[in-house]
Amino acid sequence: MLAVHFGAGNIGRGFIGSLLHRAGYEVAFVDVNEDVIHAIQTRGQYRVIFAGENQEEEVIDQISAINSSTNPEKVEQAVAEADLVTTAVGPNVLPVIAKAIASGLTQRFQQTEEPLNVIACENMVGGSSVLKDEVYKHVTAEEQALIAQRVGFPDSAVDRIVPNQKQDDPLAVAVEPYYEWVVEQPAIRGEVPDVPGITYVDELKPFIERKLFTVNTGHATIAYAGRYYGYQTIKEALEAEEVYALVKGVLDETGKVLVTTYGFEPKEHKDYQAKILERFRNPYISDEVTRVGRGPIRKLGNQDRFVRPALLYREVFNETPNYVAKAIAVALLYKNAEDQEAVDLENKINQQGFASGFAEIAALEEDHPLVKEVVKQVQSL
Ligand SMILES: NC(=O)C1=CN([C@@H]2O[C@H](COP(=O)(O)OP(=O)(O)OC[C@H]3O[C@@H](n4cnc5c(N)ncnc54)[C@H](O)[C@@H]3O)[C@@H](O)[C@H]2O)C=CC1
Ligand SMILES: O=P(O)(O)OC[C@H]1O[C@](O)(CO)[C@@H](O)[C@@H]1O
Repeated sequence: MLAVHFGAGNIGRGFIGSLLHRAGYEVAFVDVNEDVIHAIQTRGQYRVIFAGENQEEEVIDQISAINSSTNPEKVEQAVAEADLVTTAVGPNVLPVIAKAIASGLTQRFQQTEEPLNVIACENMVGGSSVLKDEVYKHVTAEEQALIAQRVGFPDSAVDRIVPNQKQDDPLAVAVEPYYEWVVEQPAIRGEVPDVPGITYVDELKPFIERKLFTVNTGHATIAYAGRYYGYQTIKEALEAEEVYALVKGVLDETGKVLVTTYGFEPKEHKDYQAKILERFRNPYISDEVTRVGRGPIRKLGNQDRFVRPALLYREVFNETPNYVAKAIAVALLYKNAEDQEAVDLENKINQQGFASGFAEIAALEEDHPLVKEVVKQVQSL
């Protein structure tokens, strides 16, 4: 069985590739990073190191790699022959890989009537649905009808902390042992892929919002507050009282809206939150605040980990979550010359001021109560 995975990065190698390998798939990685591609092509395997007490390892083999920049035809052929396609390239890259997937499907429809599932494994709501919309832009109406029949784009939520790697070996990847991969079953076409470790659910929304508003919102809050108060890693930031107080307040607010909206059992949700804070404290993982805080404009977007839960909170309780607003305030002060979005954010705030800059990024009116509360929080920092 062939799985084609777009994005041979931290999650691609450290999580998705590992689970697909265990399920018996040969994994063809598609990437644009020639060093990684060359290493996979020449070595044909890599190690996953589980960052826990025993530092257990797993060897992933039966792999290949294709450079989608220099070898697009090979990518198309791989998609045409694939039994499963997955992605972990970053939400902003989905429109780019959509072209390659569309060409591959066009070729596939000439060769076979076999159904196929395409699962985007990105930190966003509705990643596969967004990818499907992008693919539709590159195919004919007739091919859109064939896709609707034969190709599933089930949305998914992926959770495993895979920090930036400090290994000498460019392919070895250290990961936390914990993982969760939830996939929405009704959108599957043909047989449900038998991948141990995937949890299939009828309705993904509660799970992706629980993950996004707890793991990602919490993680990003620690990253931005950590940066603001001058810490390098998530672990040391979380040990600082002012950071812990903020992330605790944020998780209380997002927890309240998740429990009320989706009916999660309060005690169980408290345990879920506690487990995540323990995961962030993993002594065997060193995770920079600049990785977790990367892409601040994306993360301050209307449907991402801060604004989406804040708007849902306002809808449910008719008041603004002040801790989330404070987390947004420290995010607006985020600086990192090596992160283009951080540079763009800083320039936008300098040119337009906090109210106008944040309102534009979050797609809100400048007089929106959340914008007003965020500006108030910035002024009190
Ligand atoms: N690292 C983590 O702990 C987690 C990451 N995620 C999500 O997984 C996705 C990937 O994140 P990471 O693996 O951390 O990032 P990463 O930067 O390590 O990997 C992304 C990979 O995509 C490749 N890529 C970029 N443009 C491409 C293109 N046009 N075609 C093919 N490949 C391309 C890059 O070369 C890189 O190897 C993101 O959506 C992220 O939010 C989700 C959960 C946890
Ligand atoms: O991958 P993103 O969306 O940039 O978010 C950064 C981090 O968020 C997490 O998924 C959990 O918060 C990390 O493991 C991930 O790398």
